[in-house]
Amino acid sequence: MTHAEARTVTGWSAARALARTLAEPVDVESVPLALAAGRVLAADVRSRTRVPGFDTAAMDGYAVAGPGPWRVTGRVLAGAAAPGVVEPGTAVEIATGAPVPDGSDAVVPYEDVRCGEGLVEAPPPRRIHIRRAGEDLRPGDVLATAGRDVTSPLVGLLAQGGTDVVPVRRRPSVRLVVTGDEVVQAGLPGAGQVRDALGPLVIALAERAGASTPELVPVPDDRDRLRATLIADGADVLVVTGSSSVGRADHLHAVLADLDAVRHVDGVACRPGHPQLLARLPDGRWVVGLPGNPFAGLVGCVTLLAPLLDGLLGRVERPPVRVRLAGDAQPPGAVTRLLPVRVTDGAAVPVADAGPARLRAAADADGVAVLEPGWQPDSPVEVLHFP
Ligand SMILES: Nc1nc2c(c(=O)[nH]1)N[C@H]1C(S)=C(S)[C@@H](COP(=O)(O)OP(=O)(O)OC[C@H]3O[C@@H](n4cnc5c(N)ncnc54)[C@H](O)[C@@H]3O)O[C@H]1N2
Ligand code: MOO
Repeated sequence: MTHAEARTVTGWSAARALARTLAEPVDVESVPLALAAGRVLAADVRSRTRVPGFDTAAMDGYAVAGPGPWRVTGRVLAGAAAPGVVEPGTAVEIATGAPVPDGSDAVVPYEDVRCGEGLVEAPPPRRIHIRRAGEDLRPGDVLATAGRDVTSPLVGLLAQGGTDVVPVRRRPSVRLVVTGDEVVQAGLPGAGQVRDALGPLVIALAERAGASTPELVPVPDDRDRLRATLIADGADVLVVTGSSSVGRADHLHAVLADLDAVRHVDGVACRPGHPQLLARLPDGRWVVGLPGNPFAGLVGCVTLLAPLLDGLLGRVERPPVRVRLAGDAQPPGAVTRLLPVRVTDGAAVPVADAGPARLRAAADADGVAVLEPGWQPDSPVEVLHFP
């Protein structure tokens, strides 16, 4: 008798790519602009207006026409609707942001003018200090394309373009099933117990990657309880921590078989974190199995969970970040190695002492460097930043 059925291990980069490409984007919803940061655009957004909307003074000073000196005939402040006209030889005192009167050749900053007896004088202006209508944006200009993350500057740009409501992907829902008789959710663990470290880690990571706040369901090492928990509906993605290996209390494989799940990834050729899993239940819900050792579970998050969420969100793939690896890391051998690193001055510096059950190195790192099989010490490494 064998304890575990044979599984076909998937290469690390193939597993990651599968998680992203198998997922179809979730539905679209509209959110007010003020709530759009952190979401993923579901459609291109175009400008509804021109920016600036009118010829605008870029400095506080005088809008002048023709050669100086100029007779000052009035004043325009920001918000004025009808700034009037300046005739050659005259000037209008003007505020930054105010509409420039017709006929103006330039705005001369206060600092450059000499004033006296209703006249202002200045050397011939070298810059016009007028922002022309539509020089930044025109109606119909694409402000951002589908699949982009809405960042804080993008929210500002969308506002400039007259956006009030933004089409985004709804946040995928995640139910987090934390298995293990020994795992406790709060306080100090008793004899034989361990504090749940992976649960809080996955919740934070999934939220930052764009999911709605995961619901955490602790489940003891019991096949029927795990089965009942996976059957209960209500989430796009079920993340199961622990129970992924071949021990007597590791029931995930048996339960997935009971439920006729399709296993797309069952074991990944990486270290740590090889017992990770991606499966789909017949009703379409995804199951991500993460190894219980916390750093190994984190590796499962960056390998399968984050790319799956990217796919569900329709997020465009960013070009990989590759940098030099400082220090003297050994080549990884036959399987991909994930190494916690800090990125400083364009180099990835390994953070010492990463073991599968230890989180200290990862907690002090910016992300993990990916040492693919065949990697040689002088070649660059891809760095995956933690979401
Ligand atoms: N005979 C074999 N044994 C193991 C193998 C193997 O290939 N053959 N793989 C090892 C590797 S690698 C890992 S990783 C673990 C994965 O085990 P499971 O996913 O089944 O997880 P557990 O056995 O439940 O727990 C492993 C370890 O992690 C602790 N743990 C579990 N959940 C949490 C949590 N939420 N927060 C903090 N710590 C947790 C648990 O107490 C164990 O110490 O299997 C190896 N064995
Ligand atoms: O997933 Mo395990 O970490 O390789 O110990």
